Amino acid sequence: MSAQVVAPLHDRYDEILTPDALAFLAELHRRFDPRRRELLAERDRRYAELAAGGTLDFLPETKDVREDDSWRVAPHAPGLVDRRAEITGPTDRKMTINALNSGARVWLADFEDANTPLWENMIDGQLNLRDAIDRTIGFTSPEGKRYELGGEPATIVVRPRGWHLSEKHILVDGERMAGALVDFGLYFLHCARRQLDAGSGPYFYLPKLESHREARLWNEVFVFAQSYVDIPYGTIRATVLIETYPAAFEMDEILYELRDHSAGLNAGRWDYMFSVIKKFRTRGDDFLLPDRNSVTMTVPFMRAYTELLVRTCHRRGAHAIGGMAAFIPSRDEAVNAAAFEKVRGDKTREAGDGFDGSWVAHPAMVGLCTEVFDAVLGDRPNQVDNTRDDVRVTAEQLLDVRSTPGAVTEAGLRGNIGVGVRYLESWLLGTGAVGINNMMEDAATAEISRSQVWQWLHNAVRLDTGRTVTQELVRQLLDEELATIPTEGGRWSDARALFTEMALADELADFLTIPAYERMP
Ligand SMILES: CC(=O)SCCNC(=O)CCNC(=O)[C@H](O)C(C)(C)COP(=O)(O)OP(=O)(O)OC[C@H]1O[C@@H](n2cnc3c(N)ncnc32)[C@H](O)[C@@H]1OP(=O)(O)O
Ligand SMILES: O=CC(=O)O
Ligand SMILES: [Mg+2]
Repeated sequence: MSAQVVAPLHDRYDEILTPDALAFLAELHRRFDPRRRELLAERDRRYAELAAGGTLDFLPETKDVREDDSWRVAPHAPGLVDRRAEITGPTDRKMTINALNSGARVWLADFEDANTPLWENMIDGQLNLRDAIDRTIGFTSPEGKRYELGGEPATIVVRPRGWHLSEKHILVDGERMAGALVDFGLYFLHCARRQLDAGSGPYFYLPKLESHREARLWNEVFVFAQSYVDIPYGTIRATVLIETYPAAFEMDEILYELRDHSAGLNAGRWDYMFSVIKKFRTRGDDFLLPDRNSVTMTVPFMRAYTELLVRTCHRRGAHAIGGMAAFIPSRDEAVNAAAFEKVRGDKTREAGDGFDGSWVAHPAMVGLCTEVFDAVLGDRPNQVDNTRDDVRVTAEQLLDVRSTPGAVTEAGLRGNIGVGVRYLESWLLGTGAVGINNMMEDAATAEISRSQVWQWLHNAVRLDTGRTVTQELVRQLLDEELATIPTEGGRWSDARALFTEMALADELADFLTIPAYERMP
């Protein structure tokens, strides 16, 4: 039996939800979903150990993999050799065209942090990707502006949902499919051959992995998928986001598991911060982060993480890709100039540290990122040959959250509450990336905001104003924040209820997107 669709079939959805595609999805589910569920249970077991006083460390059982100097990842694939500027963003039709025309070398087509997994977003996104590869994509805005694909589009790299999310509109044997397998499966089945024919390939970014075992599962999916459609072993390439605390201790092992399909690692800095908060949320001052804005990339534990990432990748011949600077352009000239300077500083540090390229969230930032990397790379397409033999990073350095400078302030608490509730409202309406206070906010940055509120509350933190974070204070600031926003219509009452539930609950929800998804059609 094929996968069953339990959702509206809008115009052209039959081109994506074909009998072949639904048969492939059913195969993926039956072969790989049991293991996915085991790995999710493994995450819970590991968290229970940390909550009971355990710690994270490099794994003794994989020491040989780390110490073996002989292995390397596969040679760089076509379209993924020079990655100096990568733009990320959702897959709606206009943004698809804008991202591909932006001048960036790579477009991360996002079904994850920048996206609400509304049924229409998922299937329209698949159609847009396929039309983009076929070069039949076009768009006319309500104002009559016409959008067409230009001459040198970016290489497409698709980011499917993480292992933890389900897709309630596609069932196999009565069970929800994993969002990850749906997003991967539909794109792969429709576009792998198209991409190969166009001289590129089926490329992926893999989010929120917590262990090399999870990378192994992706590798097994890739091996099966390639033989299913009869394309050569090793055609798929995947860049893994190192954006959970446990994964930072398994970078070598993750590259090793995926070595024939690996395109490197990325410093997913926002989810990484969220994961640091989440994994040690009950461990008091040792893991209590100050205001989100003061946790920059140069604080000791963040620096240790990026240094180790570059060193690990280049030792294995893999690309190291930098993270997102969340500043976005503004119409206010002074704000704009400050945003560009901050992004320039961030990208300059990354290029100097050895990264091969980095992410931007907005087309206006592509030129800047390219220019900064041009200055370091010169004629070279990347700097994978810069092996950073000087870097030695210990587990203690990765875990040194305590020496992060900065305070927990009332303004920081208010800011987190405001961002959390505004983002949730946008997400529930179907838009997963949004500009708030001149910053790009997406699922990862919003996770930091809401989990900081939880952590400060549950650790009864004293603010700079002398007040202690209590339920009453969180409710009061939430009321005050909402009073500053026109909250007629929309989904404000749902967003407020969900934010309150997640911030005040005894247990921290694993991901905001899980309860939020249950409030979606
Ligand atoms: C933590 C992480 O995972 S980071 C990666 C995930 N997050 C993201 O990818 C966020 C990507 N960025 C965005 O979604 C957007 O930039 C936002 C929502 C933050 C701001 O978007 P807007 O409010 O539309 O910004 P703005 O009005 O300045 O946009 C100007 C133009 O650039 C386009 N644009 C802006 N960002 C992007 C993007 N990332 N990709 C493609 N086009 C974009 C807009 O569509 C608009 O096009 P138009 O002039 O043809 O109408
Ligand atoms: O996905 C990227 C991140 O920073 O999170
Ligand atoms: Mg992320």
